[in-house]
Amino acid sequence: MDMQSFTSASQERGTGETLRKILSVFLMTIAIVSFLVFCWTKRRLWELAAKLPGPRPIPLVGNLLTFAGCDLIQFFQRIIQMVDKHGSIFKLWIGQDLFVLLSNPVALEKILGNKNFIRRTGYVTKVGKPFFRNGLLMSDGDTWRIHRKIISSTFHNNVLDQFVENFTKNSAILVSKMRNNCNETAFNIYPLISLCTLDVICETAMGTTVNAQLDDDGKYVRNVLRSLQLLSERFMRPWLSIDWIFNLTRLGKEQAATLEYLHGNAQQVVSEKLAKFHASGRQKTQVEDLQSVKRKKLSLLDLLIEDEQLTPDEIHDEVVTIVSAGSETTATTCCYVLSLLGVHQDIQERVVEEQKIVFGDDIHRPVTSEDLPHMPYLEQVIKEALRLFPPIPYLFRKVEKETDLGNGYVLPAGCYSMVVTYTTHRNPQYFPDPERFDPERFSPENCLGRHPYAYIPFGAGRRMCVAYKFGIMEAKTMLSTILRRFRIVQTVGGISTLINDLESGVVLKPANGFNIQIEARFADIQLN
Ligand code: HEM
Repeated sequence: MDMQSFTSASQERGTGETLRKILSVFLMTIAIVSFLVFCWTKRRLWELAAKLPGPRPIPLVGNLLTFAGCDLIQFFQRIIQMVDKHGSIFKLWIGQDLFVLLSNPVALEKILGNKNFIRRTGYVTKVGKPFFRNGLLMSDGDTWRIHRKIISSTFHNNVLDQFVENFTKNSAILVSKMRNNCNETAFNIYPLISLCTLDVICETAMGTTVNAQLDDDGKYVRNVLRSLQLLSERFMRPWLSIDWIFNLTRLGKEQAATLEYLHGNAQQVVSEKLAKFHASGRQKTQVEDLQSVKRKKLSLLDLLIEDEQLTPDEIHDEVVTIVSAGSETTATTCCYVLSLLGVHQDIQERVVEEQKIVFGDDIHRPVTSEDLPHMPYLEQVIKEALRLFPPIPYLFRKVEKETDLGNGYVLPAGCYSMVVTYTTHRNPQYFPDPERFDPERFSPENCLGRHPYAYIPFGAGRRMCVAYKFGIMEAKTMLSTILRRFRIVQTVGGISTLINDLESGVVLKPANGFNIQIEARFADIQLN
C-alpha cells in the first residue's frame, strides 16, 4: 500500500468512527430523553402510588414474584392473605402496571359507580379476547354502550318468563340423573349441574339443543368445557399473555383448535338462523307482547337477529360471550347452595317447607314463572350463598381519571383497580360474624340501609351482570326441582374444606369439587 492510499484509508476509518460515535451519542440521547419523558408522564402515578399501602416491590418486576409458582388455589389464598395484611385498599405492582386491590364499599362506589370507568384491564382483555372476541365482556367505548343497550333489551321480563319452561325441562333431566347417586356415600355434584346449565344456556342463547346432559362426551360439550379450563390456565400464567410465546405452547395449540371448532359452530348456527329469518319475511317480535313471545319460543340469538342492528359477526361474538358467561356462574351458584344446605339442615328444611307451600307434596310438578316470586326464602338462601362464595372473585376496571377515594387515598389515572368480591362480602361492619351462613341477612328488613356496594356478586354500576335476573331465576328453578326430591344429607368435609380448596379460575370453585351425599325424600323417587 502506498502512502497516499494508506492516508485515505485511515481518513475513511476516522470518518466511520466519528459517525459511529455521533450515532451512539444520538441513540443514547434518544434513550435518555425517552426515559425522562417516561418518568415525567409517570411521576404523578408514582407519587400517588407511594402513598398507598402494599408489599414492597422489586424494580422492574414489581410484586410479580409473590405469585411465582402459584397454582390457582395458592393464587387465591395469597390474595386473601394480602387483604388480611394490608387492608381494604392496597397496591400491587405487576411489572410496570399498578393494581389497586379494593374491598371497601365506599371506594368501590367511586370506581364501579363511575360511569366513565367501563374499561377492564388490558391483561384480562388480552387473554379473554380469543374466546369472547368483541362480545360484551371484552368490548368498551361506543361499541360496548350500543351493544349493552341492545342485549339488555333482549333480557326482557317476558323473554325470561318464557325461558322458565326450558329451565324446568333441563332440571327434570338433571334430577333423573341424580337418582343414580341417591344413597351413595358421596359424589361430586358439579359435573351434573354444569352440564345442565350448559344445556340451558345453549338452548336459551342459541336455540340449539346440545344434549350435554344426555351425551356429555359430545364434541361440542367437550370443547366448551375444555375451552373454559384453558382460559383459566392461561389467565394464571402472565408470561403466556404474550401471544407468540403462548402460540408455541401445547396450551396455545390446543386453545387454537378448540376455539376454531367452537367459533365455527357458532358461526354456522348464526348463518342458519339468519337465513331462516330472511326466508320468513323478516317479521319482528315485540318483546312487550307476552303472547307472541310465548308462541314463538325465541332464543336470544333470534331476538338479536330480528333486531337487525348488529352484523352477523357481532351477533356471533355476543352469543359466544353469553354462552360462556352464563353457564359456569349459575352452576357454581347452585352447587354452593346445595353444599351449604348439606351443612345447615335446619335451613334446608325451611327451604323445603316453603316449597310445600307452593307445590304441596307434588314433587313432579314443573316450576312455572308464576311460582318463582313465591320462593322468597330460597332467594335469600341463594343470595347468602353468593355472598360467601361469589363465583366471580375479582372485578377489574381501568381508572381513567385521578380519583379521590375519600379516606386519604387517591388513585392515580392509568392504574387498574381489582375489586376483591370475596373479601368485600366478609366485611363485619355490613355482615356481622361474616363466616356464618345466615340467609336472614337478606330478609327485606335486614337489607334496608346496607351500603349498595357492600354486596356485589353480580358486579355493580354500568357493567353489572346483564343477566342477573336470568341467573337467579334459573338457580331457583333448578334448586326447587332438586330440593323437592332429594335431601342433602351431608357435605363432605363441611364448609372449611370448600374454603381451603377454593381456586380462582374463570369462576371461583373448590378444586376437588362439591362432594355431597343425597337421599330421596319420597320412596317413589326410585320409580319415577
Ligand atoms: C348467578 C349467576 C351469575 C353471576 C354470579 C354473574 C356474575 C357476573 C359478574 C360479577 C359480572 C361482571 C360485572 C362487572 O365487571 O362489574 C358479570 C358480567 C356479565 N354476565 Fe353474569 N353472572 C351470572 C349469570 C349470568 C348469565 C346467566 C349470563 C347470560 C345469560 C351472564 C352474562 C353476563 C355478561 C354478558 C356479562 C358482561 C356484562 C358487561 O360487561 O356489560 N351472566 N356477571
